[in-house]
Amino acid sequence: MDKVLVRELRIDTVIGVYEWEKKIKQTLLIDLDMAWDNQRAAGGDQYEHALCYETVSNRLIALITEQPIELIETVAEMIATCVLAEFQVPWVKVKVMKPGAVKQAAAVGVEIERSQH
Ligand SMILES: Nc1nc2c(c(=O)[nH]1)N=C([C@H](O)[C@@H](O)CO)CN2
Repeated sequence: MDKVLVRELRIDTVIGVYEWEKKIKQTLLIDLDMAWDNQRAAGGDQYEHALCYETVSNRLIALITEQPIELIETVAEMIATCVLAEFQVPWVKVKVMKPGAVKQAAAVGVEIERSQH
């Protein structure tokens, strides 16, 4: 399966369950694996057939910084829903990491996979 990838997309936003977290911005790092037929774009070297990782990244930054969110699970689900619905991606794997959330860990996070129904 062909994929388009985004690694460590940095999103600074209001994220967390505790009161002190609702007053600051924290960093999330997002990894995306998006199923896509890359052969079609490569065949004619045609951008119009490519899944633009820049467009997707900018949309996700806008989406996730729109309002405060408590759980990184919610972030992952919002991203998957957006990518499937707005970019016609048939399958997506989303990893959301929150570095610094647990002092003794480099990062903590969640990972989900979602498909078109
Ligand atoms: N499964 C989760 N556990 C926790 C989350 C979360 O989003 N998903 N969030 C927190 C706090 O916001 C934490 O990150 C503060 O350091 C705790 N557990």
